[in-house]
Amino acid sequence: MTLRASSIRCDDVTVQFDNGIRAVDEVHTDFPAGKITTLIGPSGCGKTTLLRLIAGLQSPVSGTVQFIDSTSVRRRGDVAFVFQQPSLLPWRDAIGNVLLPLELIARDTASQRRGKAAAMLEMVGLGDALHRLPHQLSGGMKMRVSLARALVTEPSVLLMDEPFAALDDMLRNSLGQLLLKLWQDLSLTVVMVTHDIAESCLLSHQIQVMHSGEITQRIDNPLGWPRDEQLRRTAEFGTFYGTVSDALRSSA
Ligand SMILES: Nc1ncnc2c1ncn2[C@@H]1O[C@H](COP(=O)(O)OP(=O)(O)OP(=O)(O)O)[C@@H](O)[C@H]1O
Repeated sequence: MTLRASSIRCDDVTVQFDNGIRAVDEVHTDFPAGKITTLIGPSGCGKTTLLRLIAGLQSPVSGTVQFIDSTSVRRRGDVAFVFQQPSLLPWRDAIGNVLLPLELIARDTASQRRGKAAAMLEMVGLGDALHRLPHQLSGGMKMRVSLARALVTEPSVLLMDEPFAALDDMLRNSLGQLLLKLWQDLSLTVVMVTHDIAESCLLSHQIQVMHSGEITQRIDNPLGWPRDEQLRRTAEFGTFYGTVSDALRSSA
């Protein structure tokens, strides 16, 4: 499967709710094509609203969000969203849940859809669990199904809102590694909200710090690759962790 990466440009974009709260305040930034950008900042600073805006789930009162890629024609399913809760349909098995977005966009034949869904479940390590119902899956497996469902439409952009926050440390680490593999194999542009500084350092190319509706800092990640668990134990990782912590504190 070859997917196209897109960069995302936000030009002075503002979201103001009916209650007067400006959750996103004249944000001018971009998220580079084919890279992983993490978005961090204190609770209520507007991270989810910015992600929803990029996904087209929230309208701005001013400004624009643009996707810049090799094709100007955007298709349904080009932007995928993964939430903290996997939200699987309980009466559908794993492959039934992954088939859902393909059925909605009705692009392929039934057997092509099944082939794509099975291949995607294989890719997330669930090739032998296609017919398990959600209640027969662990929390980590449900998140893997959720990732497969998000990616089965071959999006160029993957948006993630604290996807691993509800999972324990070990699962979180293994899903982080899975995200890196998917990003690489599918050449995705990823924007991920997280509260976890270590996760942000380990998984990103760039970290954007948000405060009171604004992007206050953009920090390029100097850490090398591969981004495995060994890296967490290095002095470089500790130093970068400190830089990001300081940036968060100074933005407050
Ligand atoms: N639909 C809405 N109507 C009114 N206010 C809203 C709405 N959605 C969010 N807000 C407010 O907008 C601000 C930003 O919320 P948002 O959920 O984007 O923050 P966040 O940084 O993602 O927070 P958290 O880290 O706690 O998830 C908050 O003050 C929130 O109360």
